[in-house]
Amino acid sequence: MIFELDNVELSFNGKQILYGVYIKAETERITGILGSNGSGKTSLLKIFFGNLSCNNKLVRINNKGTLKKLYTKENVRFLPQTDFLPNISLKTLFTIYRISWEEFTEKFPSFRDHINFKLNQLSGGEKRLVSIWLTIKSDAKLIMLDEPFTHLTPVYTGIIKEELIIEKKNKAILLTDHLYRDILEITDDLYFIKDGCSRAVSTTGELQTLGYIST
Ligand SMILES: Nc1ncnc2c1ncn2[C@@H]1O[C@H](COP(=O)(O)OP(=O)(O)OP(=O)(O)O)[C@@H](O)[C@H]1O
Repeated sequence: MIFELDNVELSFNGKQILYGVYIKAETERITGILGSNGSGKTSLLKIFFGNLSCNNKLVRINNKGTLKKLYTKENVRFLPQTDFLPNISLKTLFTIYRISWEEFTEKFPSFRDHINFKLNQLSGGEKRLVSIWLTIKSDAKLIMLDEPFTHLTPVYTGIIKEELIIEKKNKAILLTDHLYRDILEITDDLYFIKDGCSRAVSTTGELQTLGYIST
């Protein structure tokens, strides 16, 4: 499947944030979005998902425009930066989301004893890991992830990157994070947001030229 976001115009209090953005996410590809703080990456993902309104936008699925908000479609999932899961036990959460607890604890054995823990009994990073896992292991056709690697132990980030490469066989994956080395490593396509516009990038040299990383 191909998911496209085009013609985005967003302003807050008269200040233009986004006005020349085109983003494409497609099955079997991991698409990254980079950009400096405040450039509009989170806003862009929310606009794509449909939970932030803007002055203008065009969403296409398989080349056909749709006015339906993507969050109304069961096959699109979004991992926001903030907590979104209810404070219930991990056992209940994994059951509701129909995600294998065995597969999760095989990858993350330290959670084995936590099956009856409520979400708020986990550390911030552990909670984030559960949110990421439930999102990436869902049967969605498009998953959007806002800063999935921030707050994770490096070894957990490594496992999540491996899983994203497995999951992309059946999914379009769109993600943003300031851990740009991890993003560069796993993405097939990469966009950079600057001055309200998106442009395709692929090398650290370009990121230096754009002033995102130091020379
Ligand atoms: N609800 C809002 N009201 C007013 N301004 C907002 C609102 N939400 C975001 N902004 C502004 O829009 C701009 C883009 O914010 P956004 O969170 O999309 O940036 P970002 O690229 O995700 O930043 P970061 O990398 O720091 O997370 C910022 O200047 C921010 O202050």
